[in-house]
Parts: sequence; structure tokens; C-alpha cells
Amino acid sequence: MSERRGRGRGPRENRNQGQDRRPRAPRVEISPARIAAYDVLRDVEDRDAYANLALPSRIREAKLDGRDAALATELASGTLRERGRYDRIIELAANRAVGDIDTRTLNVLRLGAHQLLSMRTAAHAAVNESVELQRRVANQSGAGFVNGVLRTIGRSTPVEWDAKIVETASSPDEALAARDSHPSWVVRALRDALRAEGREQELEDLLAANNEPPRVSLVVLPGWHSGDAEALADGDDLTANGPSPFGLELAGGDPARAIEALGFPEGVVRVQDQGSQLAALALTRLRPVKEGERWLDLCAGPGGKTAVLGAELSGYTVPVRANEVSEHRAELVRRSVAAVADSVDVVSFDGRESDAYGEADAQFDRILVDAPCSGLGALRRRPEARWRKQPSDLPELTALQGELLDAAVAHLAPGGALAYVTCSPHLAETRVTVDRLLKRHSGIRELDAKAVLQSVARGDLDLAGTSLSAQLWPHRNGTDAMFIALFERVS
Ligand SMILES: C[S@@+](CC[C@H](N)C(=O)[O-])C[C@H]1O[C@@H](n2cnc3c(N)ncnc32)[C@H](O)[C@@H]1O
Repeated sequence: MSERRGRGRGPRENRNQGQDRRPRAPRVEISPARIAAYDVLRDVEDRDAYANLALPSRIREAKLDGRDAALATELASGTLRERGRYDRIIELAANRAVGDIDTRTLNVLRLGAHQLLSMRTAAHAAVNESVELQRRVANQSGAGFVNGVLRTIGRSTPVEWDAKIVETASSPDEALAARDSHPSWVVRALRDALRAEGREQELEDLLAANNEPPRVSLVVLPGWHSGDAEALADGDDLTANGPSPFGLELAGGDPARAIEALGFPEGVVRVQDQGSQLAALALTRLRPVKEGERWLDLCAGPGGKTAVLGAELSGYTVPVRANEVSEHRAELVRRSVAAVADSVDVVSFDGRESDAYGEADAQFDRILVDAPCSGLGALRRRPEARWRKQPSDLPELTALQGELLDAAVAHLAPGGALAYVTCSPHLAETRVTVDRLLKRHSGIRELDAKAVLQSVARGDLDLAGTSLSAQLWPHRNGTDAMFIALFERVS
């Protein structure tokens, strides 16, 4: 069944329409949730929209209630996340490269494939609604093609399709990339990072974890709650799962409602990945705070970690300077800390320039460089992100990371500590950047970030490899793949 054949039939059917007296099949209703999900796929493709912003806006526009909103979310996010796998299955079923399929039709097919392979949608409903969607958003002539491809997909089970993907792949990496829906270069980068820790065998678990939307993690800011946040868990919706002592995990439902129910002042409990919580705590807790210290958060926007730094300093007169190059994101930092930390001064400069530090010779006792990075550690959170990133993004990012670190080191006080954090496990952004930094600056030494993290974490943290830096992983630690390295100025 091919689109070309469908196209060939289309005009003839149209010409005959006036004379055809046979009763027409009743039009299939397309659920508003499916239309909203399709619109999100288009927003992401045509306008480079972020799915997490496009989704709520399309849901509002279509006035979807809770159940339909959840359906639209599952359809759009699941389809975007598994796009690579569905594209390969569509190619096998259509016997045609996806690049040769009209993009609107391709999105209709992707949505249909998701319903057939990953949701419990009845096959006839998935096929019929997809055919109708094709007529509505693309063209009548492709309806037969959509019908044929989706019927072919529905005739084999997901396991059988995965076996076909593997059989027809040109290499084991291509097979993994298509089956687990990641670009091949990302598969290679993740394998390299795991291999560096002696854990290459975890690759498939990692890819699978990247395809699971994470549970929502909350932080109860330190200073507002004594001891482990575990005491606040109800063991039901809210559990003390995860490695951060200030972290709680939400089983489901509306985070805003769960936050309100805890009854803290606004801003004290907020959504934050527990890897991010640990990264901030690694800097604040590597040694006791001394009055008179000065702290700097060099790349602070939107301010999640700044809030943890500020909250850790309640009761001290230690100022935190929070810098963020984008004025808009600096404003988000101001809002993030407004209610919870009065010691934070937010400024907006390029972290490579002396203005970011206040004065050319300003020195800080603790500096957080939570650097701009490829974000390959948060793929489970942003379903479309993996398809947007390119290996060619890396040289510019790694150069910027090195320059920000150089500037930060120049403002590190004697004995001062610096944390380098990325939400990426890519070696070019992690160990390679760290090793080059150490070569350029003989006056700093690397500290044992693994030991610091173990000392602050709730429970035992599984951290692998022999390096002093720590790499967290979604499949192993239940966090984003945050990388944390710690340094101290020795001369
Ligand atoms: C990974 S994010 C920081 C996340 C933040 N620490 C948090 O926990 O919410 C990196 C930030 O660095 C900012 N950035 C990029 N280039 C910068 C530069 N040259 N100087 C300072 N900040 C920069 C980006 O705008 C972005 O907000």
C-alpha cells in the first residue's frame, strides 16, 4: 500500500463523487485529544516549540478536561519520545523512507503507531481515527496510504516489530538506536560515558529509562524543614523515594495541589530533580559554612539551585551573588528566591566578564558553575529534545564551559571551593572538560565529589568509576544524568 497509489486513486474518486449513489460510510469522529496531540507535533516540528509549553497551550485551547488532557499528553509526549522507533516501523510497513512521506501524513502515522504499539487503543479505532485525521489535516489522497500502513503495523505485535528492527539494522548500534528511539550519536555518547565507568552493560537500561517519563520530584528547601524530608511523606501519593535528603517523590496527580497540601510558605516546596538537589548540596555541604564567606552562582537561571544555596545559608550572614547572562532568566532567578532567601543578589552579565563577579579582583569562597550544556542528561524529561540536538552543538558548548570555568577559577579565593555541574553525561562536557581545566590551572586540585555526595545522600548512592567526579544516572539513581566535579584552590 503506497501513498503514490493512494494519490493516483484520489482524483478519480473525486471526479466520481457526484455520480456515486452508494451510501457513504459515516464519518468517524476524531477525539479533540487526538487533534490537540497532532497540533503539538506540528508545533514542535514547524515552530521549534517545546512540547512542555505547546501541550498546555493546546490543551487549554481545546478546553480538554482532566482525562482528555491526560490522553493528549500521553499521545503527544509518547509519540515524540518514541519517534525514532515508530519511524523505522513505518518505513518497514510502508516500504518507503520516512523522508519520502509528506510530513503531515508522517505525523498522522506516528500518532497512529503510538496508539497501536504503546497504548491500549482498539486497532480499528486507532486506524479509523487516523484515516479521518489524515483527511482533515493533510489530504484525502493519502487516506488509503495511512489506512494500509497502520493496518500492516497492527498485524504484528510490538515485540515482533522490534525483532524486525533489529534484523534489518545495519549495525548493533543502529538497531539499539531505532529500537530504543535515540539518535545513533547519542547512543554512542551514552555508551562511551558508561564505558568510562566500567558499566557499559547498563546501556539498554539507560535507554529504556530515557523513554520513561519521570515521576515528579519535589524539594523541601533546607532551612525550612529540619532533617530528612522523609517525615513529610504520606507513603501513598508522596514518598521519600530518591537520593536527596530534601527530596520527595509524587506518585501522580497535580504537583501544585500536593505542594499546597504540605502547608509551607509559598516557594519552600517546589518541583526539582533530585540530581539537581544533590549537585547544589555537594557545594554547600562539602565543608561547614563559615561566617564571612562569599558565594557565587555563576549560571543561575532559572534559579532552582540558587534557591537551595540561599536556603542553606539561612541563619548566616553569607551573601550569594547569582549571575545569569539572560536578563529574562535572571528575572526567573529573582522570582525563584524572592520568598525563600534574602541573602541573594541577582545580576545579569556574561560569566566570562569581570562584571559578573562585581569587581575585577572579587574573590568567592564557593562558586557554582552549573554550565550551559547539551542537556543529554534530561532526555526523559523533554520528549522532543533528543531529535533537536546535534553533535555539532558540542564544540561551542565545551569552549564556553572551559571559558566560564577559567573565569570562575580566576575569582576563587585561596582555599575556596568550586563545583562544576552539567546536566549531561557526554564525556566532552564532563571528564574531558575537567581534565583540561586541571591541566590549565595548577593552583586548583580536584576533590572527591563521590565521597561528598555519599555523605549528603539519603541511603547508599551507586556511583561508579575511579574518577573523583560523580555521574548520576536515571536508570541507576532515579535522577537526571547530572555530572558533578568539585575543586579547591590550593595556591
Ligand atoms: C544549566 S542552566 C543553569 C540551571 C540553574 N543553575 C538552575 O538550577 O536552575 C545554565 C544557565 O547558564 C546560562 N548561561 C549561558 N551562557 C552563559 C554565560 N556566558 N554566562 C552566564 N550564564 C550563562 C543559561 O542562560 C542558563 O540559564
